[in-house]
Amino acid sequence: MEHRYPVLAIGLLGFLTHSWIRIRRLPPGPWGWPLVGSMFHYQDFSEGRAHVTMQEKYGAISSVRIGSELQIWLNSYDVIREAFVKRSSEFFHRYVNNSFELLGFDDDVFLKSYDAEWKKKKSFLMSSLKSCGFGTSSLEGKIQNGVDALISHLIEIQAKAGHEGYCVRAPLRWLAVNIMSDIVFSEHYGPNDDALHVYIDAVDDLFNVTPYQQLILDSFPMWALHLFTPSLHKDMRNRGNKLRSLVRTRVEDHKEKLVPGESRDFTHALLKEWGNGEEAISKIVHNIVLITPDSADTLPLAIEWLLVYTAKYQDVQEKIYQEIDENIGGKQDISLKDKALLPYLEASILETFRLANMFITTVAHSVHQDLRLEGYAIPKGSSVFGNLLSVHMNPKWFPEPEKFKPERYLNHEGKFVSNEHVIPFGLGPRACLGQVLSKMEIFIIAAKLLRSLHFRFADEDQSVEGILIGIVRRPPTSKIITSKRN
Ligand code: HEM
Repeated sequence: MEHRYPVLAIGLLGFLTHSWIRIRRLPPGPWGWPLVGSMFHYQDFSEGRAHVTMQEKYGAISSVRIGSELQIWLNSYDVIREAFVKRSSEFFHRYVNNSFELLGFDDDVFLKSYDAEWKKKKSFLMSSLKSCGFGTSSLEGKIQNGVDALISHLIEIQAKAGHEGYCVRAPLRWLAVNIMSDIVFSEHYGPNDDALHVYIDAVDDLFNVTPYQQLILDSFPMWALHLFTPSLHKDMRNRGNKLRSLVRTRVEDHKEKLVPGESRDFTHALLKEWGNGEEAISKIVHNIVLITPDSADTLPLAIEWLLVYTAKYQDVQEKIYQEIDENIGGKQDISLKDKALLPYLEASILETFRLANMFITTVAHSVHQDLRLEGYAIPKGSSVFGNLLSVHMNPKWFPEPEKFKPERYLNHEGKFVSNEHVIPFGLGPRACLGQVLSKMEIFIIAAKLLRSLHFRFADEDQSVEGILIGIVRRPPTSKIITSKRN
């Protein structure tokens, strides 16, 4: 009996020492309040200000607690590579946060944890998408036709807008939605179709969450959200359901029209593989929704950013135009094969990816066991983010990082030389699934648009630098004036 107390005391001391060591060895980071962590500085985190300074203040790896979530931030290229490429099997899993769960994104290859089943599913999805043209040369013709229609549409809008100018965002989204809709449903929208706007509104609804709502979603456990903020809880569920129900209607329609043996598009391929029972339909809807937001939002945003930069920096735009004119001329179609002829355009696209930072971090990864990275503890269950903004704004790799300078990627002969530190799609096996498609679309669309049209701001003083708006960065919704090139 009398031996029990020393044993208990030693046990307790061991536990406290272990906890102390674990706490002490977490990556450094800002001080946080008990329970709520750095919640009161949330605005700095959600708008990206904290991301740029994180490396300077705390080094290549840091941690921050927002409510109940411990976030580990990888602030340097080398550490992101170490975790997501070299040790990908340990950092492969996804952290399912409340927003993703409420929106209903928690049950597909996007957020499911890594295992043999996930691998099989992802490789099937990729091969089905590719067989429908996703990221392959067979899609080029469709992109080219789409850009021709876009150019005519922009000329019409400009004629109506006059010197007031217009915003390019909606027309670019029309094109991007149609390219994806062709792959997925073999369907197209007209630029003014109500159905297009309903669809785009549903995509926007997924992310139009105020910083205050996001803070609540990120900080409290699900049961507390359910109990204390039932309207937010319900609202988030409705947003996910709205997009799913639109997609479901089109999948059901496809099911009715399915001709046995025919495989026209991605929906057909999935119906053929998984069948058309209720469970299969839900799974199909889920997987289509998975690729919808980025193709209808992030991808056209990247093109918009390029147009915004070239409208601001007219010398860059002129160089791109001269390069296209001299090397390709009026040849109707421009394809990926022409890339080698257009190094300055390629450099401008890469510089857009670096400076625009559509995603300031990767999507959250997670670890399923206690790990060590760079000597620091990464506790099981924490979320792990690649801090892309801090890599892209690091003067070590990019002198004068805040400046838009395509010349960074040109050698003395004017040839394009890539820079491995530009990582807008993340790194490793969990990197963006739409990377090849995005690069292909952006190149062809930009080349064709900038050959045919000249872009300038209606307001010459429009600023484009230093705009950090939320986790997904958007260009200022500034008015642009386009005129036809000869
Ligand atoms: C310029 C456009 C785009 C950018 C900058 C971009 C960026 C990213 C980033 C940073 C990630 C997270 C990587 C990580 O967590 O390590 C990601 C993941 C993902 N992206 Fe994209 N993306 C773009 C376009 C697209 C498109 C067009 C699609 C679909 C067609 C797409 C589908 C996905 C999917 C499904 C994932 C999750 C992959 C996984 O968890 O395994 N993205 N993207």
